[in-house]
Amino acid sequence: MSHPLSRTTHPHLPSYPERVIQFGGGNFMRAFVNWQLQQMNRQGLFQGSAVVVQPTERGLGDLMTRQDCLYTVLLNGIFQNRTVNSQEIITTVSRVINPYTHYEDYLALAEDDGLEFITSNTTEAGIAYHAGDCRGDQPPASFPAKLTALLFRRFELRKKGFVIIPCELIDRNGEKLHQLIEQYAREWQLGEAFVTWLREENTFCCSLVDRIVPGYPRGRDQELEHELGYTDELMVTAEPYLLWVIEGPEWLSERLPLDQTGLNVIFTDDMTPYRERKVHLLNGPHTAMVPLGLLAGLETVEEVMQDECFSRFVKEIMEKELAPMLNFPLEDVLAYASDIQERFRNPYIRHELRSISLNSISKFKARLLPILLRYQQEKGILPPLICLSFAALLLSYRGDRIPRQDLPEVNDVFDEAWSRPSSFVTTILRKESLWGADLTKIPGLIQTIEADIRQLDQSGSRAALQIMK
Ligand SMILES: NC(=O)c1ccc[n+]([C@@H]2O[C@H](COP(=O)([O-])OP(=O)(O)OC[C@H]3O[C@@H](n4cnc5c(N)ncnc54)[C@H](O)[C@@H]3O)[C@@H](O)[C@H]2O)c1
Ligand SMILES: O=P(O)(O)OC[C@@H](O)[C@@H](O)[C@H](O)[C@H](O)CO
Repeated sequence: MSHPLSRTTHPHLPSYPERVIQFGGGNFMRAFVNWQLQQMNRQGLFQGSAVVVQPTERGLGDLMTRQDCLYTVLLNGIFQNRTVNSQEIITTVSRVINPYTHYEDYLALAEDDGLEFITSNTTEAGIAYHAGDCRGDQPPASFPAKLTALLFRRFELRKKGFVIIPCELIDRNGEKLHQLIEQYAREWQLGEAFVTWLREENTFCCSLVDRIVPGYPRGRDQELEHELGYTDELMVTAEPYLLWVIEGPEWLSERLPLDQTGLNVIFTDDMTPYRERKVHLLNGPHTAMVPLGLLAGLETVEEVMQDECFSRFVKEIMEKELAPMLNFPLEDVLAYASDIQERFRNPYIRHELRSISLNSISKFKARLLPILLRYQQEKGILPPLICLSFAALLLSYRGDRIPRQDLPEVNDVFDEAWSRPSSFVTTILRKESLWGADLTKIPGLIQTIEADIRQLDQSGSRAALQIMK
């Protein structure tokens, strides 16, 4: 029988001093930030580790601690024309602090001069204001409020600030986090000197991350355990590709030499174009394929890409509707689209459509709706494939064919609208709370979506795609 991975089973693995505070130890962070720290350490360019702060009451803290914060990253895919199937034990998490049970340990991080960087991935829901958070809470509920408490302790100790690089997939993440911290600072009456210290002594960077991380290798774990010779409940699979665009000052690449390590990390003074390109051309097709694929009984991105009818849909939505609307030379953006399709075809990882479907309404709003609007304005007609995926999404939120995974308030709006099927499309398109605008004002949208829903409902998504050929 194999033993759980730990420093007892692997006594010769290196340890490094703590240089990073990391909020969140989810799959993505473990396969992205911690993996990259390890690559810098291996080249002798960083020599640091991250202390993980558990952002929510329930988390992986106990599990991580049981494994002495060691875990395996499995990279699987084709990268630069080579097949990659690598396994690496990651040693760049030093410990996990649960602020719900060890709040003083958490605040004590402020005392350590060796800690210079703060990173986070608390999902898109994490960088948000939480009304009930108070100065004396141990800890406050939200991530920004927790961080405010830590930064205030650091300020009171008259120590230098941090470089703060959030990874959440929200636009201008570093700025939003900074704004929320200032909001708490004012609400909690922490004083103007603290607000000035936040601005002058800390560097809030916006960043954009890209790596497909399906997570635990479900279905392959027994085989891997046999191969690795240990059990590891924290192993995580990821594609070999990665991109991290960090908008920050020029000196940052000296202090955090990710790019010098040969990693695809870009330090820039304007990340906007990179973000637009990725959100619309990678996350957009993900969100577009989900309801159509699920309605046809497909389960993974790879199955979509292996299916001739569905992969043609992905190619065409990218090349005909999304790419031409982006502010990039078309040739470059088409080359990027082709690389993404190759990543989607990765035969070694199982990326579940269900996992991408989580909170699909807000994802459609961020990833596809802006392009639908741009297309309609520029061409005077609606993009047929984006509309078909929109119709499939709305149909899937009837909840009878595939389970919905969204916020209760979003599901309630759909239940109410679907209770009167004949007016459903008009009712739902009018909901500014969902789309940020009244979509019934877009010429032809009601009729197009009604017709698409009818078609999808009667004949299914495969037939609807075949008709569009
Ligand atoms: N998995 C991917 O392929 C991938 C790729 C790029 C970006 N991302 C982004 O990373 C995020 C996390 O993905 P993951 O695969 O690591 O998921 P995960 O479930 O493994 O980890 C989620 C992490 O977020 C924390 N969290 C959840 N809700 C929170 C809240 N309300 N406040 C504070 N913290 C909260 C959890 O404690 C956990 O640490 C996703 O939202 C996604 O947008 C994922
Ligand atoms: O992670 P989500 O749930 O916000 O979105 C699902 C995917 O589109 C996303 O995880 C991509 O795989 C990722 O953004 C690639 O970098």
